[in-house]
Amino acid sequence: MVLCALNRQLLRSSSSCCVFMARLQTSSRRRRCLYSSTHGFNQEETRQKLRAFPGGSVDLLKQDSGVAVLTINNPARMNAFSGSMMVDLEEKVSQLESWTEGKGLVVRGAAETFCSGSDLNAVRAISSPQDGMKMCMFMQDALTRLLRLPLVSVALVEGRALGGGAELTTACNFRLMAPGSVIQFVHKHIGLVPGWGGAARLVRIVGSQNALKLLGGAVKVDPERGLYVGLADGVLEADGDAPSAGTPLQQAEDWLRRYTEGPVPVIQAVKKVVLAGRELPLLEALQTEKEVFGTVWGAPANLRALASKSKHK
Ligand SMILES: CCCC(=O)SCCNC(=O)CCNC(=O)[C@H](O)C(C)(C)COP(=O)(O)OP(=O)(O)OC[C@H]1O[C@@H](n2cnc3c(N)ncnc32)[C@H](O)[C@@H]1OP(=O)(O)O
Repeated sequence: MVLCALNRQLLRSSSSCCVFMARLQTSSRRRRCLYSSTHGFNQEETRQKLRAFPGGSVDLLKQDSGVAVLTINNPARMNAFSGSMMVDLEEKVSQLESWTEGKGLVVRGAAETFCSGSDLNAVRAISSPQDGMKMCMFMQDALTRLLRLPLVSVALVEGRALGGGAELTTACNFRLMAPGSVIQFVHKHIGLVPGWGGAARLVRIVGSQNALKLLGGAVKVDPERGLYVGLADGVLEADGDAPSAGTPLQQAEDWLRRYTEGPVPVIQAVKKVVLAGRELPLLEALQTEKEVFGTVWGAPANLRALASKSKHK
């Protein structure tokens, strides 16, 4: 009886593990959206609506190093997200999903500030609950897929990350804060809660006690507090303190290198097993780990390392 139940559980988890693996596979196909018509959502229709609020851009630079740089670019509005930038973001995430050579990603804002969230002009114009929900589903999908990319990602926070900008930082694996920078979930001050998945992710990053404090108090998180609560993973050198450290972007790329150094399939596999461990129940995570393990066991990087008899002193 117990064995039958276990078998059923294994079968169930094996099929959902296959689904998860399929989602993890990089391919040129457009990904299935988090939401569908059963949720009253039509991605193409929402895309058209969002395009009616133009301004700024989201720019992607894929580098030979395997590390890409995604720049939120709307400096006249402190890099607030216009509707067309939301569409841009989703398209750039699609491009990264099919980047087979990628290992890492830096997400940053133009002109030394991160992002001031949703463009308040667009927010005012689409203030009906139905349209707000559509925008919310669109951004949840884009940011969930950003976090699920098989790349190790870091948000480089200079200046301010406010509202949706703070939510965007949580869609990266790591956050690096420049001196003087602030991450603030200001939603409460404008009568909102996060809607781009930022609350769910924040709880997983800092725990529910800290998340409640940061959201409930709309707390300004500076680098010191960021390190203390576990929202920040590192603080950059101040300009001039260590000129050899380079620009904030160079510092972020240097910081990321320890996690992106190595063969592409191995780095992507690391990200996949950690993601499975984070998102799936234990049995399914173990199944996924087995599948991913099968892709690196006996593969060229593994054989090369075995042949070189490397020691780990
Ligand atoms: C689910 C998503 C929820 C959300 O993201 S809602 C949006 C949350 N964000 C906010 O409320 C940010 C509001 N803005 C601010 O607090 C301040 O502008 C900010 C970012 C601290 C910068 O302050 P200052 O350095 O004094 O600069 P400033 O206020 O003069 O801003 C420069 C120009 O940028 C504009 N701006 C900044 N944030 C914006 C936004 N989110 N949407 C639309 N426009 C925005 C601001 O209006 C100003 O434009 P202008 O020069 O007056 O034409």
